[in-house]
Amino acid sequence: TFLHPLWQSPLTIPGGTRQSPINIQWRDSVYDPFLKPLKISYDPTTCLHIWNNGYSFLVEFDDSTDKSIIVGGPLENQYRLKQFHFHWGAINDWGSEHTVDSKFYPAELHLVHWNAVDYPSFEDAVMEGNGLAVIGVFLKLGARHEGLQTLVDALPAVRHKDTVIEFDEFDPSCLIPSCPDYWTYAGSLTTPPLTESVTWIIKKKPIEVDEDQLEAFRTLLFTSDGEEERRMVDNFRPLQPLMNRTVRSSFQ
Ligand SMILES: NS(=O)(=O)c1ccc(C(=O)NCc2cccc(O)c2)cc1
Ligand SMILES: [Zn+2]
Repeated sequence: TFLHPLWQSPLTIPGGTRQSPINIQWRDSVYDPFLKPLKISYDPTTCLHIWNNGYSFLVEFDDSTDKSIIVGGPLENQYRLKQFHFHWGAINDWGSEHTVDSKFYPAELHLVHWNAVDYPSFEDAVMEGNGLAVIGVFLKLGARHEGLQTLVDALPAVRHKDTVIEFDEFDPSCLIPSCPDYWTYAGSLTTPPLTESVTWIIKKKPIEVDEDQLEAFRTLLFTSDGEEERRMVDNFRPLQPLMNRTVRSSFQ
């Protein structure tokens, strides 16, 4: 198996049948009229902190209550928001994890939720086929995104791996396009342990961010303070085989 320089661990799960990310071939996705609209209700006061974990920067939420949840869509019950993070490239030609008709976006946002109805903790849910639900939102180059700017302004404080700052009153629904259309498929985490526990919900419409905002992502480092600096870029996993899966769409 291929040892990815970033993860120093096998990038293939032996016997994996539902790995992520994948290319979404628009014409092969199947409209499912029984898919419900996704309902998103986040409480900005559950926002805790931003930290650089050496793979990405993530904004973590207090997931000890049902204050910030999603429900509906392809989901059997409600899922609690735990964190969101991004994946991006060294240049604007690539950076997203999923592709649409083999097109990369310069970045991709993941909002990570877990099934607190069926499982007692995130750590338990992450081992179960219906344990997690991740909303994927593509970022494309365009107008400056005012909601994202609050995050961008905090990035210099988490430049190095394992740095964290308090971050409060942020409502990540400002990062989700108002268009209700999405694709959904059964997949996995895209970083180790790559567990096959994710119901992916990929929004059809991207959000627009400007060049300076993408460049701000690229000023982050994979490395800790004092180590030789390595810029945090290209933190996306290679595309995985679709195998025996169908991507469903909520729209015709
Ligand atoms: N890129 S992704 O959205 O697929 C993704 C989401 C969450 C995680 C994650 O939470 N990793 C940490 C982790 C994984 C399993 C068990 C744990 O206790 C923690 C990794 C990747
Ligand atoms: Zn991710």
